[in-house]
Amino acid sequence: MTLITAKGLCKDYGSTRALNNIDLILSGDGNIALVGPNGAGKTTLFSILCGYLTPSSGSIEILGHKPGSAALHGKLSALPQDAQLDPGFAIGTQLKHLCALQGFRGKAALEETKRVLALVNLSDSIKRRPNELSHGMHKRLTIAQALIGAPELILLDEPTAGLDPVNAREIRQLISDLSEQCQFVISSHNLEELEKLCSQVLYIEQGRLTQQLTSDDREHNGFLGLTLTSPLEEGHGLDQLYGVLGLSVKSKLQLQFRYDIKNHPDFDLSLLHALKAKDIGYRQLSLGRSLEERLFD
Ligand SMILES: Nc1ncnc2c1ncn2[C@@H]1O[C@H](COP(=O)(O)OP(=O)(O)OP(=O)(O)O)[C@@H](O)[C@H]1O
Repeated sequence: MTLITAKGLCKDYGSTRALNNIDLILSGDGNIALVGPNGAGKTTLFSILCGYLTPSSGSIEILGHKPGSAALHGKLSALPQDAQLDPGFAIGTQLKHLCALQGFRGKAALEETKRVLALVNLSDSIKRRPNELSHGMHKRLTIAQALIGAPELILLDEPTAGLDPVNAREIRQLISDLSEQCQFVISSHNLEELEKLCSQVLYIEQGRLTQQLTSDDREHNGFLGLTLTSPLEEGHGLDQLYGVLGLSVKSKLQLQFRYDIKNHPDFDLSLLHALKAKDIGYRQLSLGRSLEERLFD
């Protein structure tokens, strides 16, 4: 199924062109990452997908419908970066109200509230108020409201921004677990996070879609990273191994091989043999290039 299609999509704010002629066809399984520098146009695209903003020109469809159309009711939800619940009312009361807005009536609204709170591990907090929760718990709560009605696609803007490493990890795990039931579009500046959670990456720069990557090309692109335990000595000869097309020294302990994957698909094994024969210690061997390397090298 096609998730998102855009054709010649532009958005202007006065004389500022925030999105510039975006053509896009996104389909398939897996989460989608939206990445780009500050001011690139991510929030603008996100807001258009949610139906909060309309394009200046061009067209866009999500799940086969125009953003904001009634046909998307219950299929799509969004979590803006600074989403808040009212600090003064009990969590259960507010979620039940949001469930009612989605068409759940009476007991069904309570059941749905309990279901989404259980999904984010906040069942015990149903009677608490949002201002009694930690920052991390509050983020889980806002994700819970995005899960009401079990939408197919959930848009998350910076889901771990401002969280400490433990809470950020918890949110990532939650998104990863929930990914079995629905798909996410995640806007974030955290490339490692996106690499763990997403199988497709859209890179936006000055309003243009400049790169579209999939995880398929990650491991099978003829690159191999090697982390050593100590710096290489002169005359190591690793660049002379069969199949090596290039060897970049990223840092004293970090090497990257580019190799002929077609004729030497088992290059990783040859490298391991060579490391053993030459008594070179290593910490990690990783196939492919990281998202950061693929986007910026
Ligand atoms: N309401 C607005 N009025 C005028 N210009 C705006 C408005 N919103 C965004 N812009 C401009 O549009 C461009 C894209 O902004 P947008 O917020 O979409 O970028 P972003 O990629 O989300 O940035 P960040 O990563 O910093 O959140 C920027 O040049 C920004 O200044």
